[in-house]
Amino acid sequence: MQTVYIKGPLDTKALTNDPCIIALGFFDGVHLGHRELIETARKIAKQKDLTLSVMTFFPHPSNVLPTKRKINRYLSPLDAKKEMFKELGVEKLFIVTFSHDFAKLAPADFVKSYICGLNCKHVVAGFDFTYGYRGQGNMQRIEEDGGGQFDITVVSKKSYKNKKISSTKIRELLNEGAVDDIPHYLGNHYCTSVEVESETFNLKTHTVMLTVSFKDYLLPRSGTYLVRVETDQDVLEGICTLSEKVLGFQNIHVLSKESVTMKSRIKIKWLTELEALSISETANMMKKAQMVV
Ligand SMILES: Cc1cc2nc3c(=O)[nH]c(=O)nc-3n(C[C@H](O)[C@H](O)[C@H](O)COP(=O)(O)O)c2cc1C
Ligand SMILES: Nc1ncnc2c1ncn2[C@@H]1O[C@H](COP(=O)(O)OP(=O)(O)O)[C@@H](O)[C@H]1O
Repeated sequence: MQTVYIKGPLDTKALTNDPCIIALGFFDGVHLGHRELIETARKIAKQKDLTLSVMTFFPHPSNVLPTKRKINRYLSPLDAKKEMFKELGVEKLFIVTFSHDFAKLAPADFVKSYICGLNCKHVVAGFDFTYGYRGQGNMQRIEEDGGGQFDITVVSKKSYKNKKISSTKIRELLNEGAVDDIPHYLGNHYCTSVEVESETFNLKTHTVMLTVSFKDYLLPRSGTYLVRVETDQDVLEGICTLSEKVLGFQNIHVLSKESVTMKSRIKIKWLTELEALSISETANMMKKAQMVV
């Protein structure tokens, strides 16, 4: 997958881009609604022989727009998003810097420069996608603004329990500690990908304590969670207690008979919230339950 960063106004005359289909949106979390949208785009790209592209924005528009509550912790920070798009077969990813000037673009100017200018022949977005100054553009408008240069496909609402699957809902579930509900929206457990800063093996409890930093990830509310730790070689069960200071380093206790080297990146999947436990209680509980989740 090729990643193209667009940091300022596009010089469309200087651009040559293969004919493409563009899926539009912020896509935080790449949840089941987003996946259906990208799958729709993938099928059309195949039929029409177009490059499957996604256009996303960074940072979140709320950081630039005055009235919105700022979102600067993500369900999927850029690197995680890139990995997921790649897995979904996306061939080209446009990451547009969401600046003050960009936010002021009239809907028609956005379409002219960023859609037509990129040689886009087909746009796919959800029923509620908005764009351009004050979010004045919508899917009907994008078709009019395109003046027949590209086709559009509007993806209808994907719901769970009669409610739209959305990144906002997943954020709410994290805030409530309801991580076990998240697979209904994400299609998988909430997953954070982190570097291990240090690790200590405890012979008595047969646990390895990993110290990690979650950086740009939004985390569940403070509490103790059963997690699954995935390394290149192993899948291990563990416990993570998140304290108030979620911005710093966090410790994860992983059940293991021997010391494990986890120097590379690991994935931490959030399974369920537990009652607060001491380390030895935790180890005992994990042994008793044999970590069957
Ligand atoms: C060119 C452009 C300008 C935008 N300007 C504004 C704006 O002035 N006010 C606003 O609330 N949102 C603005 N947005 C944000 C969109 O309405 C929308 O929230 C964003 O594109 C993410 O879409 P999604 O949440 O449907 O994925 C703009 C988006 C684009 C692409
Ligand atoms: N549940 C859904 N069903 C269909 N399309 C969706 C759904 N959620 C988001 N989309 C579409 O996916 C793209 C990215 O949406 P975005 O606003 O980033 O997601 P969210 O609404 O979850 O914050 C947009 O084109 C949007 O309309």
